[in-house]
Amino acid sequence: MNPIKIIIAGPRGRMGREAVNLVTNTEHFELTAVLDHKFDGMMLSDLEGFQSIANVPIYTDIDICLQKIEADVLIDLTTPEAGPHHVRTALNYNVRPVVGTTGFSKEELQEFEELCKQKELGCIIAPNFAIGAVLMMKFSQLAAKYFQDVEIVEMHHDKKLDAPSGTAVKTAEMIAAVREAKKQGHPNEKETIQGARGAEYDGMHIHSVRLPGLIAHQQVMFGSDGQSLTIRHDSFNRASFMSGVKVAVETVMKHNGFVYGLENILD
Ligand SMILES: NC(=O)C1=CN([C@@H]2O[C@H](COP(=O)(O)OP(=O)(O)OC[C@H]3O[C@@H](n4cnc5c(N)ncnc54)[C@H](OP(=O)(O)O)[C@@H]3O)[C@@H](O)[C@H]2O)C=CC1
Ligand SMILES: O=C(O)C1=N[C@H](C(=O)O)C[C@H](O)C1
Repeated sequence: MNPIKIIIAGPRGRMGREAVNLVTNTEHFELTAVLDHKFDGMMLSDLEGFQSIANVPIYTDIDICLQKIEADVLIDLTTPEAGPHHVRTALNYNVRPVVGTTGFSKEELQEFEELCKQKELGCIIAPNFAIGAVLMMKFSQLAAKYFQDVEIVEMHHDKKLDAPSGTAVKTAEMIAAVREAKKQGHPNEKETIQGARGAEYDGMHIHSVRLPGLIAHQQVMFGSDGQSLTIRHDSFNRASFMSGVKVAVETVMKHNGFVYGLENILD
């Protein structure tokens, strides 16, 4: 079997470094290049921390990279600004995106779904690759059938660019799909400091905590008369996301069409 040829966008990042390790340590994966916004024309092995790991070229221009380098899959772990351009361009070059980057708009997700249909290609966008986080979202969706009142509290490191987290948005979407619509809190409640009640999604509230020392954590709190239920997931390191990235790369090669959320490809 030929290895799956992979380009990683964002290789120097916290997630990108883990992904480089994953790809270079997986027998049926082959890293063929990386995409960065710095260090054009250098080799990844020229950079600190990669000397003994990966001797592949660095490109800063995705078009040039995809014209020159053979690839089946692009793993994107960059930023909400760079990610959508990478996905769009990869699909146009018939390369299948596996995306962990969060902060994409609804319109961008719709655009990629349409492009996948046109190109008959696979693309997997997963706001969270940790299996425990996927279960937390699914358990929350189940609980929301029985508890209408819910508050989502996501907690992340203070280098995170987007708020709320992609996981919190996906959780709210999954809950909204089954929950009887309800605007929560007192009908006359008033914020005396703006933002006190967090962000609102379909009547639910999402609270974003940013602190040094945290990695990625979320609790979904349900309440009803005389009882509460809290469903919580913690990622204590970024290796926790890598088994999900591996499954997504393997699946995107067999699956044509757009997938948003790892729960849609797990048995
Ligand atoms: N789906 C999941 O399970 C998970 C998703 N994430 C998401 O993944 C993304 C990355 O997170 P994280 O690794 O923590 O972030 P980092 O900031 O550590 O990494 C992002 C990397 O992308 C680089 N970068 C910025 N712009 C470009 C560009 N145009 N082309 C190529 N590379 C670029 C940055 O370079 P520089 O630093 O020089 O700017 C940096 O090295 C975020 O959106 C985050 O929310 C994170 C964890 C899990
Ligand atoms: O930026 C992060 O770190 C994470 N981002 C993802 C998100 O926005 O949900 C996944 C995980 O929570 C870590």
